[in-house]
Amino acid sequence: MFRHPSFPASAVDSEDSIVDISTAPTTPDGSLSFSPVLQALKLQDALEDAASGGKQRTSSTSLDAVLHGNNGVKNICCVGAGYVGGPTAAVMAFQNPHVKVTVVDRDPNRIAQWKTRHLPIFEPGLDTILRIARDGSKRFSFTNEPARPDSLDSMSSTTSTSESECESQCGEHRDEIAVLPRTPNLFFSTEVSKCISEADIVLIAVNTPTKMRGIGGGRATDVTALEAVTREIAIHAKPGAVLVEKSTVPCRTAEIIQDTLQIHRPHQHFEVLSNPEFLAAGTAINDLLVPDRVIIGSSPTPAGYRAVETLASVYASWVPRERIVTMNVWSSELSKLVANSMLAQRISSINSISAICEKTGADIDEVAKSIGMDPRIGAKYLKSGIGFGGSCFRKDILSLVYLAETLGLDEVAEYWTQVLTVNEWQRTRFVRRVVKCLNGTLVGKKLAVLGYAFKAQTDDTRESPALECIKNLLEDCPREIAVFDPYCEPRIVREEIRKLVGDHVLKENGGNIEVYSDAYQGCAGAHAVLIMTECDQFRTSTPSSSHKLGARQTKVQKSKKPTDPRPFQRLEPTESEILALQKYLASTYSTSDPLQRYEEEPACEEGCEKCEGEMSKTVVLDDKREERLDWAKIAYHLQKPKWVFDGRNVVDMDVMSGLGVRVEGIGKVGWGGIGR
Ligand SMILES: NC(=O)c1ccc[n+]([C@@H]2O[C@H](COP(=O)([O-])OP(=O)(O)OC[C@H]3O[C@@H](n4cnc5c(N)ncnc54)[C@H](O)[C@@H]3O)[C@@H](O)[C@H]2O)c1
Ligand SMILES: O=c1ccn([C@@H]2O[C@H](COP(=O)(O)OP(=O)(O)O[C@H]3O[C@H](CO)[C@@H](O)[C@H](O)[C@H]3O)[C@@H](O)[C@H]2O)c(=O)[nH]1
Repeated sequence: MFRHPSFPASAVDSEDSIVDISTAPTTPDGSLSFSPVLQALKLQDALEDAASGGKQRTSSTSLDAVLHGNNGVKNICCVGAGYVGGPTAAVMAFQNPHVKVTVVDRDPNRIAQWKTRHLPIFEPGLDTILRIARDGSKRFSFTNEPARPDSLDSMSSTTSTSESECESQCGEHRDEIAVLPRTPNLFFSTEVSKCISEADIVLIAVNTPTKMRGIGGGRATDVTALEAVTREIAIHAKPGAVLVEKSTVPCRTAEIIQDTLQIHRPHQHFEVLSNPEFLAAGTAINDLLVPDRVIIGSSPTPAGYRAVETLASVYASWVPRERIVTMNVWSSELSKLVANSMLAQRISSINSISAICEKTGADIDEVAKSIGMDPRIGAKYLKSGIGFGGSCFRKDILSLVYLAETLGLDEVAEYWTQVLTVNEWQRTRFVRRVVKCLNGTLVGKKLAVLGYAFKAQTDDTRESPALECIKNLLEDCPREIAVFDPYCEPRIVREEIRKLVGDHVLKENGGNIEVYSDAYQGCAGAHAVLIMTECDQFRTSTPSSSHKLGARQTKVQKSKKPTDPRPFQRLEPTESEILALQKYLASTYSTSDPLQRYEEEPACEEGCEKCEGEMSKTVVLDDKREERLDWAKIAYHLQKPKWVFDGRNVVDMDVMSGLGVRVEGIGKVGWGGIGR
């Protein structure tokens, strides 16, 4: 049973509040492999085995077979099909095959995209999860033995459906694991009220941007979308449904939701939980599959704890019990704002030190490394650069500042405001340095911007530091600003620049911004290259590796190769374990469906614009993601003096110097010497 920290043990243990532990699975050994679904499946296997007189040697895992579990949760509705709603719902459905999960949104285009293979967002690993939860999966089988290093003859360790059926009948392979098909349990819909009315749990994952005008404008959180959804829920939710804030909200928002519920349904009780999301763009699927923690805040009442149990039981399908942390609802709401503010504060802190480094000869990466080795400080979020962007940090700090202001805590508000001030200052400093190094004028010059998204490995361009720098650079009237990002489609970047800066700045309308799908074309003839994201593609090889000056490194270094997770301890592996095996086999045999479990992807309509127009583009983008830039080639085509302004400290100054390039990095003494 989950015990709320602020609730006395005696009260928790009272009859009213006791929740049957059997429905809230635990992970006794803390392993991710525990699954309530498969506990039930084990029983099913045992029964099947008994029925076959013990002759059945293949473990048969039907992920659809379990109808119960998860505290009676059979239907989850997630309102908001965005960066959070889509991936979160997909992972919940993937890990709970017997629960129907529907993502609803008022935007029909977004919903339509989620139903096709042209997903509205790019997240590594999302397609795999989606293809299984949304499209269902075929029966497949594999041997429960690690692949022998000497016999990597492609699919020797997996077998086709017919083979495994045969083997299970003749009983030859004791260690064969067969996994039965699963039917789709993830759906996307625009029928918001209908889906809300059917759900046991309603997740609210709508956008909560900064309020643009009126009281609190520029700081307070705009809860318009949240309010609209709350009203829908209040009218349509089924009695007893558990309502969950997934969106990042101001502290005490649960009160507003409760109030709305009271107005529309005065005679029914609903519990409102806070369950903030901590995923980061670019690593969303991994963050969701292996979260550091899942926070659930509730009211300190027996009904509140029961609601916690309900939601926790969904997570417990794949998250170890000790990582599910419960607290009061206000703490949970506030924790999210504080987590983001503290992470951003570290970045501003290290960036403030970078300015000192540039004027003293200290090196910011060396300083960050040395302080990060102190476990009390830790190494993460100490990478100095042109500052943080993204849809969350700025707005969440502003929300915290506004909260402090409304509470009359001016010093607190001022303290956190400073994190944002330093962030903006860091970008301005960078632009000033570019202009200064280029003799104080950009007139007639071409600048190439590498990286447009708010960080590497994502196509999310919200609050992009690159765009802020571009806006400032435009003031100095360069001849051209050429933009390239290996993760962003040029069409979308153009669209966004049009929306946020204006039509007139685009080359096609006589302006000076051009977006390229090829880095070399973008950089050709440039007077300076500006690196805005920490993309691996932009890195030079390290001096210790094989290169000689000017040598070309073509491939991005892949993250560590997955290892074979077999043998599994039990013959009923969890979806997480199967996923690990799939990843291992996919990387070993360079195939996307090594277990042959995918169903056909939904077909697009005849003449689908995206299929026709985008296929070639996707291939181009994929290639760009694989390749490391050939800096020798870029340097060769730069105007003299050749400049690179490295806003993320990803190129090696010595390598670049060997190519005749002057480099100015962040928090480093660059070509211009101390104090530039
Ligand atoms: N993006 C992230 O990485 C991230 C991470 C953690 C938390 N968050 C928080 O999660 C929340 C959602 O963020 P996001 O990035 O997914 O936003 P998003 O803009 O990508 O998606 C929000 C979706 O909600 C839909 N929506 C708005 N009002 C609606 C209504 N009345 N009915 C139905 N649908 C409606 C929108 O059409 C949109 O598709 C925010 O509070 C954000 O702060 C975001
Ligand atoms: O050492 C660092 C780390 C990050 N950044 C920058 O900080 C920004 C944010 O990066 P990151 O935190 O990786 O991405 P987000 O997707 O914005 O994720 C943050 O915001 C989400 C939305 O609330 C939270 O859920 C996540 O936990 C939190 O990390 C980016 O511009 C990065 O380039 C740095 O400059 N230096």
